[in-house]
This record gives sequence, C-alpha cells and structure tokens, in this order.
Amino acid sequence: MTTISVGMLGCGTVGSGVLTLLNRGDNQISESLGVHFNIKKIAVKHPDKKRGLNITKDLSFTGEIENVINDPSIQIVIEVMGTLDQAYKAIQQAITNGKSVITANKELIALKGPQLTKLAHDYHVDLYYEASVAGGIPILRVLNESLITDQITGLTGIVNGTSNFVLSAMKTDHSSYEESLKQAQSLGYAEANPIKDIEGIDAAYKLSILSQLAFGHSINLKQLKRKGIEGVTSNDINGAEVLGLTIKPAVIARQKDHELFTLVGPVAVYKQNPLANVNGVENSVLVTSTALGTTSYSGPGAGSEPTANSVMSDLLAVTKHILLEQIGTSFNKTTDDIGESSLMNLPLTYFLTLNSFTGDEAKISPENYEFLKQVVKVNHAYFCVTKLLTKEQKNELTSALANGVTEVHFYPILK
Ligand SMILES: NC(=O)C1=CN([C@@H]2O[C@H](COP(=O)(O)OP(=O)(O)OC[C@H]3O[C@@H](n4cnc5c(N)ncnc54)[C@H](OP(=O)(O)O)[C@@H]3O)[C@@H](O)[C@H]2O)C=CC1
Ligand SMILES: N[C@@H](CC=O)C(=O)O
Repeated sequence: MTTISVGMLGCGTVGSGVLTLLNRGDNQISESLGVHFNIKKIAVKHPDKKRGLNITKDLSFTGEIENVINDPSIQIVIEVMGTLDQAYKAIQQAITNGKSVITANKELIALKGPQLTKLAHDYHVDLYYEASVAGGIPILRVLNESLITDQITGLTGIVNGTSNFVLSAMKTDHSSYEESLKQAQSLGYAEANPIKDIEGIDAAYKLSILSQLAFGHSINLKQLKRKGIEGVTSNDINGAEVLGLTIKPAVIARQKDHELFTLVGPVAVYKQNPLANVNGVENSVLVTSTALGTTSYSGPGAGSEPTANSVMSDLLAVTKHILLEQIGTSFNKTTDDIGESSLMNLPLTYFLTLNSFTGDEAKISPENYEFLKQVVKVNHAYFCVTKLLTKEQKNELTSALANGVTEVHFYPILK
C-alpha cells in the first residue's frame, strides 16, 4: 500500500465534503489503486472552531497556511478556501515546493490560470481544477480529453447554481428574491460574498475558464459586458411564462471566424430549449462542436458533495500520475489571438417587459411598433417578443418606447 500525504487549505462547504468522500471511499481507493491518503494538515481561518465533521480519523488543523505548503512530506495540496491573493501566493509556493495542486477556486483560475499552469509545467507538477466550473459536472475533463480533437464552435450554459436556484424558486415557489438567496446561502451554494453570484461575476469567471479550454482563449474579464440576476423581477418571470418562456442565468461563447461572441446574463428560453428544464442548483453546459454537433452535460452545479466529487476525481488523476511517474500535467491549451465581442452585437430576438406608463399605454402593439412581433397585456404590464433585431434596431426600439414607458427590461431569447 502506498501512502500519499495530502494537505488542505480550507475546510468549509467543499473541504468538509472532500473529507466525507475520502472517508467514504477509503476502502475502494485502497483496493483499486493500492493507495491510502493521509490528510496530514488542514489550514483554516479559525483552527479552534467546532466543525461537526462526521469522521473518525484525527485531523490536524492549523491557522497557518505555511504549515501545509512548506511541509516536505505533503505531496498534494487541495485548495478549497477561496480568496484571490492569498490563494495565488499559497499555490505558487506549493508548486515551487514541488507539490501538485488541486483547486476549486474559479476566481483564481480565471484570473491567474495561465500563469499557474506555466509554473506547474516548469516545476513538473500537476495542476487540476475540475471543481472550479459547474460543481459536480466533469465538464473540464470532457473539453480537455473527450473533445480534445474536435473543433468547438460554441458553448451555452447555466454555470452559477445560486442564480439558477434563486430564479427557479422565484418562479416555482413564488419565493422572494431575498428569501431564495438566503436559502441558497444556507445550503452552501453561494460564494462567501454572494454578490459574485448574483452580479454574474462567478459566471464570468467560469465562462473564462471554459473558454481557455474550448477555444484556447482567456476572456478579458475587464472588458466583458455582464449582467446579473439582481434586476430580474417576479413580474418578468411571470410575464415570460405567459409567452411560454423561462428566464435563465446564462453564459454563452460562440466562435465565428476569429471572433468570440460572449454573453453573461439572464436570457429567456422557450420550453423546447434544454436549459428551460435545468432548475434549482442544477447546471448545464451545451457544447457545439464539429464532429459531435451539440452535446449537453448537466448535474449539480454547487454544494458540498457534488463539488467535492470533482475534487476527488482530480485527486485520483494526480495520484495515478504519481504512481506512474507521469506527474506534470494540467488542464490547458495554448492561447491564440481571438478577438472578443458581445453577443448583443449580433441580431437577436428579445423578450421585453414594459411597466410604469407615463404616456398612452394603449399604443403598445405590433401595429404601432414595427419591431414588436407579439404583445400580451396582463393588468398594467405588457410582455412582448420582438422580431429579429440588429443592435441598432434594438436601440431604436428602446428610444421609441422611452417616450411612454419608464421601465423596460430586455432579455435576449435563446431558441
Ligand atoms: N460552495 C460551493 O458549492 C462551491 C465552491 N467552490 C469554490 O470552493 C472554494 C471554497 O468554497 P466553500 O467551501 O464554499 O467556502 P467556505 O466559506 O464554506 O469555506 C472556506 C474555508 O476556507 C477557510 N479559509 C478562508 N480564508 C482562509 C485563510 N485566509 N486562511 C486559511 N483558511 C481560510 C475557512 O476557514 P474557517 O472554516 O476556519 O472559517 C473555511 O474552512 C471557493 O473558491 C469557492 O468559490 C467551487 C465550486 C462550488
Ligand atoms: N457559488 C457558486 C458555487 C459553485 O461554483 C454557484 O452558485 O455556482
């Protein structure tokens, strides 16, 4: 039996899930791989906190990250604490100390992934981050292994469990936005700062990581236009339903020639779109590629054990490399020169909700507004579907409506 010493940074929602799965899978791992994992040290912020872990083994907690990353007996470091600068420094140090690293930290990988990949390559250690996108769905392995020889032309997905949970609860249970978000937080789905979930920041990080693997291109997050779900109202959700649509928090990247068209924000989807039925904390990624056409990958996008399962699959991948002396691989592709543009620059159809009338609301009809295709009135709100509009036509419609309506919400419609 080979013993591999592992150090962990963090023992919250994901970290405790990793310990549970390690404990549960101990015998199976020993039997199939002949390996026993020794969790040597766990660095946390509050080492004396009572954790209620359902684990028989003695665990050694420390308040010092250095005690983990500088321990010469530790071969693999699992980073599940979050943060950007601290995690970056810790992982750099762990790698230069010759340790392979597994992380669930999407912010870090989206912003510093290429640098860490290069460092891991230079130091001949592994760097894996399956848990950083779509929680329990093994989407990075699919992109990096199963589709490695295919040409990916587009990605469309729901990759933030918290946002999807909130919009689903507002639609199905008629819960308020605030209640649903609190529930997502108590279930361990939300980020330490939930603004990252609801403002689309977390989804943008994940789109950037997906894009690194699918297109070899790191999205410029400073220039990326993104929207969150904070502006989505119950009125919008109910109005969409009247027209057979559902509002979903989406990410999109479509490659056309040398341009990547991106979107991060709420969209409206018809019932036949597979994303319409992805509810609660579920995530889904639809990948369009030349050989396969469109394939879909769905599952729990956040939460303790689903995310820990992705960490475990990375842990076993690194372990196999250690056993076979093949250490020194990562999820990565070389970056090339692709331009970026907003998907909103392409012609799209939109779902709109109109409220708070200051003019003659009876005028809202396809007869009076040439760009509107369908209009339904419910009490004092109007719900509309537009024709296919260029960006200029959309702006024209917005200005025309500005005369009589003080609140207009636009959602791109995905077929
Ligand atoms: N929750 C989820 O569903 C998912 C989370 N992720 C990512 O996984 C990572 C962890 O998330 P999650 O488990 O939810 O977070 P939690 O807030 O539940 O846990 C964070 C853990 O890290 C420890 N920690 C925080 N800061 C420090 C520090 N400066 N030094 C040492 N330890 C520290 C905390 O210590 P203490 O316990 O003492 O406070 C805690 O144990 C994040 O990067 C997150 O984005 C990825 C996919 C899904
Ligand atoms: N906060 C994230 C956690 C997983 O990445 C989410 O809600 O998706």
